[in-house]
Amino acid sequence: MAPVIDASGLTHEYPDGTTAIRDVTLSIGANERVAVVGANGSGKSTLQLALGGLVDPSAGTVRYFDQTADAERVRDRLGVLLQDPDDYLFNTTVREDLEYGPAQLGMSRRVADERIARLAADLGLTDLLDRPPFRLSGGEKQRAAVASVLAFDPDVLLLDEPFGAVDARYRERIRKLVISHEGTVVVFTPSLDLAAELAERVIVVGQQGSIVADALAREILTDGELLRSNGLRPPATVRLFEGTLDDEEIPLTVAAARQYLVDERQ
Ligand SMILES: Nc1ncnc2c1ncn2[C@@H]1O[C@H](COP(=O)(O)OP(=O)(O)OP(=O)(O)O)[C@@H](O)[C@H]1O
Repeated sequence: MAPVIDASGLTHEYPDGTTAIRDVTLSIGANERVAVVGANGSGKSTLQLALGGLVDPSAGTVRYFDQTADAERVRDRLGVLLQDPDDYLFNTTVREDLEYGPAQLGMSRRVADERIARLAADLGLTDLLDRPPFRLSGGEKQRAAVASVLAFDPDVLLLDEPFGAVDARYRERIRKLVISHEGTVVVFTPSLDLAAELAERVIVVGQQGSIVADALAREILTDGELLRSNGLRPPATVRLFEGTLDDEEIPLTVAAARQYLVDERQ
């Protein structure tokens, strides 16, 4: 089966001469859940823009689905959530922002209305739908931006920092929506805790913008040396248990750690 995203030799240099990503080659299969992790400034957002077809890389190619290299042709199948929620919210009301993607896609009004009502309820936006987006708090804006990307049910989600300023309750809601998304998910984040929650495969971008590791989540998340040498910190549970448990046994999330402790006490 063709990969949903197939990038080869991607390099991107900004006009001021900064090389943000270097010779990145990666392939993402249908329904994979992947985290791209890296320190601040390592090039994650630039890689997201290049994979999402929103910047034209200085070198290399990205191919999608049926091997087209034309991101515009697959635009309505890619849900790209940029780091800044203000980039999505440009209509007069939150409702219009949420309706925009489904309308572009030609989704029936009934299906779109149902999806939007469900997402709004899940993300605590129901009472905010008639507000202008600029009158929302930071966390509310982030929730609205996530809802606007999920509203049109894209085949591939490319999510830069999906939790942003979101509080614990809505993090959990977003986590559930992302995990249950039927399709491919790629999350770009410096947080290995988030990677542990969401991904089965982790790609590490080094501080020079090239890929330094790409493997199953457990292998990367328990490799403290690899992570620390790339300006990253292992998930909290790994920091807690490393040195006391074997790598294969270390719980990667708080939920898994709690279960481990319960099992231990029995
Ligand atoms: N528009 C731009 N012009 C010039 N340099 C840029 C531009 N945007 C980003 N950069 C530089 O490119 C490099 C990669 O930036 P990028 O935003 O892709 O990193 P990141 O991994 O997403 O960082 P963060 O975790 O801080 O969001 C950095 O050195 C950054 O300063």
